[in-house]
Amino acid sequence: MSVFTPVPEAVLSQWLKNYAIGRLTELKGISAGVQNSNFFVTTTLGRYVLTLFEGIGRAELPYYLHLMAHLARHGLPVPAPIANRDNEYLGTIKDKPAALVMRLSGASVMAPDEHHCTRVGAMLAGLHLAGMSYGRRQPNPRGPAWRTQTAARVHAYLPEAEQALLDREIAFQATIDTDALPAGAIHADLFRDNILWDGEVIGGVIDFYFAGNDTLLFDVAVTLNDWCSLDDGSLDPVRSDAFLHAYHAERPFSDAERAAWPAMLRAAALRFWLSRAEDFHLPREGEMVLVKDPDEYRDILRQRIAWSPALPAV
Ligand SMILES: Nc1ncnc2c1ncn2[C@@H]1O[C@H](COP(=O)(O)OP(=O)(O)OP(=O)(O)O)[C@@H](O)[C@H]1O
Ligand SMILES: N[C@@H](CCO)C(=O)O
Repeated sequence: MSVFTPVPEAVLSQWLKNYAIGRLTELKGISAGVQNSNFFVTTTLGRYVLTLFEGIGRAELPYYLHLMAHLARHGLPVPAPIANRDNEYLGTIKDKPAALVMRLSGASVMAPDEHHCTRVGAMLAGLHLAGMSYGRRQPNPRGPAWRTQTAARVHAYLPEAEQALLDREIAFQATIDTDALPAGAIHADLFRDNILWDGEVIGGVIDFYFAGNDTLLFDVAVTLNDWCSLDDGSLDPVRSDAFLHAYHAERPFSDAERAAWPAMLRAAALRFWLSRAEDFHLPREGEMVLVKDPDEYRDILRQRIAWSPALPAV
């Protein structure tokens, strides 16, 4: 269920008078998604998605919306935000920040094969290359400082063996120096449900609301952990090779990245173990988040500690 704030047609019709996209012909709530209220909006001139932001502060939103506009301008299948007649992307509906973006075609593939992973690797490299000329800066909201603070918050709720795993990982991550790694705007949540496939082609990359500036390798690790893991958390070597080689062909990995890779895979696993554990043990009142299984990412972390694949060489 992901329409937390209902929007009556009359309210939207009125709101759309400040846009140049014609008159409303259809409004439909979207049931997927766990963070915001989303709607498919059809007008006499096109098809759009309306998002009412339920938990993200208004101050953070311009970074995300302008990043989407920037990437779309670079030819990537990212939903372009729609400016209103005051030339603003961000408006307000029912006291919530609200934005319209282009509706893209396609549907998620939840059991990808190596061909999907090849395209995702190339797409992620494309996002990183285009993102290099993006002028705005905002730190990754789930970066190292957040990880340390969240570990402290969830620690007491975990069984002893998991507390020990968490302590060791936080201590290990504190020894990693990321200064030499290429950094830029990253998606930071490029999971399978955030890519829409139009047949074999990527029709859309959506949900930029965890984006921020961080090392590009962290984004590679986040994406690989979701797209290429098996049920026990270990990596499928075929999908993983396909993904990494396709990325490397567009943006070759540096020596510093090769050295930091095992630690980065662990940092990426830790990030989602922590966010899921926090949602599970410390649900915030009034905040509607669908809780995903923290154990999946605990297991991925354990597997990456035990073994990590090498990055492709030059
Ligand atoms: N630009 C778009 N074009 C087509 N479909 C979209 C677009 N944006 C969102 N959708 C559809 O809406 C669904 C929910 O969107 P999204 O994943 O952004 O939800 P959310 O609640 O904002 O974020 P989260 O995935 O973190 O829960 C997607 O699964 C997709 O089906
Ligand atoms: N991709 C996240 C959900 C938030 O977008 C997860 O699987 O935990």
